[in-house]
Amino acid sequence: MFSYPAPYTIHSRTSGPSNTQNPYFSRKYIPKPLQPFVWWVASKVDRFFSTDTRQELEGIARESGLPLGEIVGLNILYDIAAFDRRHIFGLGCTSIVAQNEKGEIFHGRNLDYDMTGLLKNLTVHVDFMKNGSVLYSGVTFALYNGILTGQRPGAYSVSLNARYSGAYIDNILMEIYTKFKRPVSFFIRDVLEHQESYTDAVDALSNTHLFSPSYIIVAGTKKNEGVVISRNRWSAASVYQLNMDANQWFLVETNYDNWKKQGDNRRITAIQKLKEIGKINFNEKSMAEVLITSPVKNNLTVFSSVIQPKNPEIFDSFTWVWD
Ligand SMILES: CCCCCCCCCCCCCCCC(=O)NCCO
Repeated sequence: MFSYPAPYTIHSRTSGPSNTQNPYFSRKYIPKPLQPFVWWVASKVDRFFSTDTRQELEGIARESGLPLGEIVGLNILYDIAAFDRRHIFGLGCTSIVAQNEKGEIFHGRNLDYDMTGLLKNLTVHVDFMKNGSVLYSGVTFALYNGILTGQRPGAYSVSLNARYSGAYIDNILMEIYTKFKRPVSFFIRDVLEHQESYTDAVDALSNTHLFSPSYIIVAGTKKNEGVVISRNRWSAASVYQLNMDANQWFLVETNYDNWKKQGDNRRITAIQKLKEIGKINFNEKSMAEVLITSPVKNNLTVFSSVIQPKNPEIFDSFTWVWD
């Protein structure tokens, strides 16, 4: 258990295989001669973050023995890499929200990313505690400050899928405009900590300026509380919602705008599987069945989770880190 100056403590448990990876992993991704300069630049970015975030990142650097710049760089990796460059990627993440006939909501998530082997070794389930109870939880990575998959128990859950749109200059301009304060994974954690309801979370996640694009998927606890927010840097490009009355009982998002042609078969496969299972008795096991269907699950899949915010214990018992 770690204690932070923030108003909570953190309980973490490793869900992955044994953690034997060389900690100097990111060094193979950045040419050696450039590393001192890149770490120096990234360490300067640290000063723009909130005091809590800065203290956490500095504590992580101190305890791990890795340079602060390297820790900051890895923590903002998503934001500095999210621009229109999809063509160099293989398959990616899938997030699904589905509701059954009783109006019970289930959130499914496969997190896929390059560095798959490394991330499997770093995957942890973390509970952020306040006054002895869980304020919010995430399945995340050791040394990582943000949350890409999380739940506020009894209220809502959130997952992020990568969206590659716009030019790199757009990220730089937004970094300057937002004063580097809002890497998206830090922001999702901030929302989980401060927004108490599904509606407030959807509002914050739709309208706050961020420095990278993304798909943010949110599930709640009541009928039709499920949404895919396709985020531009400035605000939402589209907000696509569950609507039981129109038989829109599920939403599926991968890494393509849902109103455009898809670049691979993940979405169509998930939709076919959801329709085959049907909405009548859909439950957490049905969601797991969809998530493990190939190519929804693929060789870049790090972990799969099913979340039902109304039954918070599902998240921990339905998370698998794949071998
Ligand atoms: C010091 C921290 C070590 C861990 C580094 C973690 C980096 C994580 C980076 C981001 C993950 C982005 C998730 C989006 C999932 C997705 O849509 N994948 C498709 C990718 O093309």
